[in-house]
Amino acid sequence: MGESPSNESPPVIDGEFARWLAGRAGQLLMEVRAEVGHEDPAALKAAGDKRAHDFLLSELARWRPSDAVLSEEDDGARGVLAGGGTRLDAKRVWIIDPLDGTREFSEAGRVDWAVHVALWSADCAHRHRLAAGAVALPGQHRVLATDHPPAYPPMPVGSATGGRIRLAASRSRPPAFLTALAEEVGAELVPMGSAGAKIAAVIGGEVDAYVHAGGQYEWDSAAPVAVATATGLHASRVDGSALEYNGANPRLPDLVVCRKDLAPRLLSALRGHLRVP
Ligand SMILES: Nc1ncnc2c1ncn2[C@@H]1O[C@H](COP(=O)(O)O)[C@@H](OP(=O)(O)O)[C@H]1O
Ligand SMILES: [Mg+2]
Repeated sequence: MGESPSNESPPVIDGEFARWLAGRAGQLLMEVRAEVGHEDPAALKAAGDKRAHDFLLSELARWRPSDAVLSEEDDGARGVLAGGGTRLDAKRVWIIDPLDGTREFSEAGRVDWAVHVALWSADCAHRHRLAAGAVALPGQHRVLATDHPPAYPPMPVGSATGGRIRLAASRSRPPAFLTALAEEVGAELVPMGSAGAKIAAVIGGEVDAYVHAGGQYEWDSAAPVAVATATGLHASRVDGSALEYNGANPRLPDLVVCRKDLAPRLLSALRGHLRVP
């Protein structure tokens, strides 16, 4: 089961197709978790990565054969196009992370892991050129996508948060400056796995911002950034510059995603922590 292509025809429109792909890959990951169990986390991570990657690659090859693919699980995945050239010459590139938050996926009971599917298009007017994106959160039974962007998050009720900013951060590799930054802006840190799950938490209003620095790749943020910006949220590099995708080097080491009203305050505080080159 699982790895053979499905018989169902997916939606034709890219945003709906992205939602379909991410949702189906997420279902497969739930099946893998049930089948393999949590006794051997390394085996579970490897099985999940492979099942979701194989599914996404085979469906993209089947339904979008002319498009290029950039995937976490295979940096060369359809990077060289059938007609010659590389993904850097392509007009359309799917940027996918079959399993973001791999570590959390392997831990029983955790729901902070995701499937990311984004479409970079040379014709997209937005600076990030992400024409479509979907983030499946199978453990939370939801898929967020640009075809029907979620509503902008509500302002937090001061009494519920004590007036403090809630700042989502990596559980294992938070930026070195984050504790100092949090103190400066009066924030509490909310450790969470997966870039997709953290950006989904900003979109849902469970946290106010996500700040990361020190290392990451385009596939870690492309799909959730596509959804966040479609929702109207702020997303940029930590120095305030634009996030750009489908670069020759897929490293994209830092970002901040937050409500628009918070961006000036966070970016101003971040400036004090960025090393001058
Ligand atoms: N310093 C770093 N260098 C490279 N990748 C990093 C990183 N910090 C976080 N990431 C990647 O960003 C994603 C979210 O990380 P985190 O859960 O720690 O916030 C993870 O993706 P994967 O789970 O797909 O590997 C992780 O590998
Ligand atoms: Mg990832």
